[in-house]
Amino acid sequence: MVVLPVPAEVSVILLDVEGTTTPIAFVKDILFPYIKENVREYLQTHWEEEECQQDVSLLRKQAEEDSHLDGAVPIPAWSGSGGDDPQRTIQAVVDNVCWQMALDRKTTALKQLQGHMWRAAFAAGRVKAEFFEDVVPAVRKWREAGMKVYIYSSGSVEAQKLLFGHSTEGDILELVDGHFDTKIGHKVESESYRKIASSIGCATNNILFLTDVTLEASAAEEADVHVAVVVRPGNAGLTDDEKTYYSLITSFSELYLPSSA
Ligand SMILES: CSCCC(=O)C(=O)COP(=O)(O)O
Ligand SMILES: [Mg+2]
Repeated sequence: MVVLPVPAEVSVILLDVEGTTTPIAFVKDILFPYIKENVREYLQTHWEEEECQQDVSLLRKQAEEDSHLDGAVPIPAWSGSGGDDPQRTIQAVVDNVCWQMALDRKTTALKQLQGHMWRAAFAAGRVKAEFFEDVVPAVRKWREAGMKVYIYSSGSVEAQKLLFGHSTEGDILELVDGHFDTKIGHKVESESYRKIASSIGCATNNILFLTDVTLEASAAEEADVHVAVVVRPGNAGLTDDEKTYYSLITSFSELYLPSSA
């Protein structure tokens, strides 16, 4: 078996979700279709609620920033007054969400709405999150060895908590010391990793980041974070240069903690 020693200075393991802890297929075939199939009904049902209006405002702001992009869908303002028909705005939000999802965009606005929509599906037991079988045993072992374990995903913190709270392994939220999402910055920007270290209260070189995306690994490395690229069934392929350059693991069990020997 391949063994990747964890540097002695590492005390925090930072985990990506999609493609690292969780199959991409679960996200693409279960979570995302749920949004596309239910977004219109969700908006119709929750339109008058404060949370839904905040989500729409954030999407509208994002749409303004995206106006220069090919195919971007603007979201007209809605006065909220009785005479104003919300259906035109709802249609625009549906089109905007579908456009963003077709491009697999990771905007905070899209991810916030998705997190709110998944809440009902997880709470009703209609969806349970999938984790690769090596994930839970490895995380338990790391924590027993004194490591802290944090999550950093483009999925909102609320969505992350839904996944870890309602998984096929049961409620595994207690295995996580904390969560980060794009509110701290995008995963392809090195500054995000400096902010995460500062928020945890450690140096960047105390962190080992596990991700399937080399652009994220590169950004983390630029901030002096240790990285390993996770190769899982269904993940995007890596170039020969990437395979040579990065430390690769196919299972969390391949990480070796000298302190737990
Ligand atoms: C954790 S919420 C569901 C997944 C999701 O929406 C997403 O964008 C995952 O991105 P990641 O950064 O975990 O690869
Ligand atoms: Mg990922």
